[in-house]
Amino acid sequence: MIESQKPRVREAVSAELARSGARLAGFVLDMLCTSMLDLAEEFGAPSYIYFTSGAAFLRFQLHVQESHDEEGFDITEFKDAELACPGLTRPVPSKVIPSGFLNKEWLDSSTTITRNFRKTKGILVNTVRELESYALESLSGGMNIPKVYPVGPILNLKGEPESSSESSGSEEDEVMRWLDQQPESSVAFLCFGSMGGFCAEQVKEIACALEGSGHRFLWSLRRLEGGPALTPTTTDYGDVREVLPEGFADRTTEVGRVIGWAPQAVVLAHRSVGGFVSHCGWNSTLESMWFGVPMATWPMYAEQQFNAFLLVKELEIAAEIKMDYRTESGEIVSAEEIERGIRSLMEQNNPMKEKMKEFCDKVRGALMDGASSSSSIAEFIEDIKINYRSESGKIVTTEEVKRGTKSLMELAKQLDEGDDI
Ligand SMILES: O=c1ccn([C@@H]2O[C@H](COP(=O)(O)OP(=O)(O)O[C@H]3O[C@H](CO)[C@@H](O)[C@H](O)[C@H]3O)[C@@H](O)[C@H]2O)c(=O)[nH]1
Repeated sequence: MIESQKPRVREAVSAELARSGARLAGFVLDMLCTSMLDLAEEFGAPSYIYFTSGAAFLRFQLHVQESHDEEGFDITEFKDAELACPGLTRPVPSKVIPSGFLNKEWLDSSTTITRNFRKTKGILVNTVRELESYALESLSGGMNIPKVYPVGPILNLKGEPESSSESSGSEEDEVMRWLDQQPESSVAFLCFGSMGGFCAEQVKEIACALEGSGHRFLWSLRRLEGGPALTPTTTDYGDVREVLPEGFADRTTEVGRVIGWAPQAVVLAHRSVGGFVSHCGWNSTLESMWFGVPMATWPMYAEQQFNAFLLVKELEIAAEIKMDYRTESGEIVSAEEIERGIRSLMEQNNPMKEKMKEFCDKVRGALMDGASSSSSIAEFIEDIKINYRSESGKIVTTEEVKRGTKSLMELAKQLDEGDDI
């Protein structure tokens, strides 16, 4: 699909260059669009990657590719219980290795993409230094890894519906009014990303768990289409009453709401939300941190099992419902397991709540003037300029050389005089 877009991108970029008379400073490519590297080369421009997941996962991906290319390591054949990964303080249990890495065909594409990362001038990562310092450290200092810029959190906090048909304004208003009436931090919010859905049997288990836990809830529920698959598709349940246990809606009318697509960011920002049961997509993870809402993990597809492991074990800011669930397994998680996770999430004196608050401060602080992510963005812009100049074939003038030499001599003189510089 991405290949088929190349002619359009070529055409659009050429038209823009002809219109503006500008020269290209570079391409910033989504992490799945590395086949566009060829196009950037055609235009004589450097490429950068925008990596939409975390730094630990980026390190994992690079590690798997490197071990494959240099040592013939085939992760699809990996049988041990755990795999050492340089971006994490502890080994990754095999059960949380994302499915895309365990399937030969998918692994092949992923390895090609990862190899391409190394051909770029830099990788922007939607993360924060104070959140993933260990992983970021492991990405610096050579190893044929381009410069990594932690520039996050980059969020869309408006909570717009995915498409106009998926969440009507009036439904959203009703949900917000209901949230307004709930006590502070009393509501468990369940939402599973753009492709997370459940079959009727699983819906019943979740419903029983919610009732059993006795907690208030807001549940964004979608139907899993076409059975278990590596990349699931979902639709809205027409009438949720048809899949919920009999009488559930009436019994929970005061304490809960079941909706389709949720205005997630707006919900997470609400004072009555006390916990977030999430599929651990990276955007959801960052949004939860931004609003300081503790999480319970229920990964489903993509790299979410890895993220769940990071949240539960490395960062200790999430309760575990599941860490290794995969949509394609068709497994049904029992009401007991879900209820246990929800109870632990909503527990008043849970230490992970304090920890999540600390991360909330760190994540917000990173965007302040001069703080880590702001500095990274500034550095990225400076590097774009440097790369632009060095690839432009521009002649450096005598004046520029003189100016540079003069400051160098001044520095040398200060050093001679024993200045502490
Ligand atoms: O009912 C919903 C469901 C989702 N969202 C929003 O949609 C986004 C979902 O993003 P994310 O949490 O990253 O999940 P996915 O949509 O599943 O994202 C894919 O891309 C991410 C990286 O960008 C990966 O981390 C995930 O594993 C992969 O599935 C977030 O902004 C949510 O606020 C809503 O507003 N309402």
